[in-house]
Amino acid sequence: MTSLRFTKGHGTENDFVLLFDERGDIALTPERVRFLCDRRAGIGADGVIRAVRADSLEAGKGLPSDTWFMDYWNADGTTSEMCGNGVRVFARFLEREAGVELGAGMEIGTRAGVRTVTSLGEGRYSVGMGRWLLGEDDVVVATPGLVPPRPAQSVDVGNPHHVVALASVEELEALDLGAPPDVAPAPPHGSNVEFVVTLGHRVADGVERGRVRMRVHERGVGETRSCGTGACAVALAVRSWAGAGAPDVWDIEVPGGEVTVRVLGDRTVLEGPAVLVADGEVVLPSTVA
Ligand SMILES: N[C@@H](CCC[C@H](N)C(=O)O)C(=O)O
Repeated sequence: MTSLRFTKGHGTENDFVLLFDERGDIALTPERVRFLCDRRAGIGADGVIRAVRADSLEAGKGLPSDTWFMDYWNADGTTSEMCGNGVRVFARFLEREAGVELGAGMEIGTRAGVRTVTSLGEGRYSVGMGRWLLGEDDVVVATPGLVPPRPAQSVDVGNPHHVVALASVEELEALDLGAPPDVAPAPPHGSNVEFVVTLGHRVADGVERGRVRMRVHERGVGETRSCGTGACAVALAVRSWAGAGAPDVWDIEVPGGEVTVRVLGDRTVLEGPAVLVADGEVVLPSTVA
């Protein structure tokens, strides 16, 4: 009988099964990930995150050997370069599981490079999300409930995104994201697709902040309640559409809560909550054991 100890956690209801595996002893396979993420037959989650030392995983080679690496997998058994909500939950998991102290910022290895996570207290974390790049803007996205298809802005924040501007909250709510939106031309490695409505601007403590609401269809998952890298992509796209003088701080409403994105030159910082919900042990069925 093969069993795994796990923790369930979420960041604005983007939920994960977390595995503590310092020396990389767990043979994590696409089949095992699909089982763990199955909401009926398994635990249920948008993804699996394994905490492993960098020198125990091929993807971590080149990093200082004692660096903690976030081995992130989508629910369909594919890996992704980065997960913005996941990295906050990962940090909270490490604080509890490994007694890690984040202090002024702890470096975490990901397939997109090193990310720095800082605790803001009360279960909130800030993540230096690395460099961003705006790409093509002559891409068209079609999805049920969206008439006609709309142009999209490509954004790379370590993983690939396409952001589509909508005119109203009603239009956002009318979308059917039960299937992957059709992105043309098709991105070579797939894409996460965000739909966004601008809600306005306000000045708080002398800082101008924009507010938007978004929904997302995640590559390798489906519609999720939140996406941290998607929130960064949305802030960057909306800021670019708004032109000179647009705010650098964006409060992003997602179905599962709210996160904040700060644009600092060629980098972004993501802030939001991280919650650990439950611990348990799962017996793997013989099909994946
Ligand atoms: N939910 C994540 C993104 C997870 C990876 C994504 N589905 C991909 O394939 O790139 C986030 O919070 O950023």
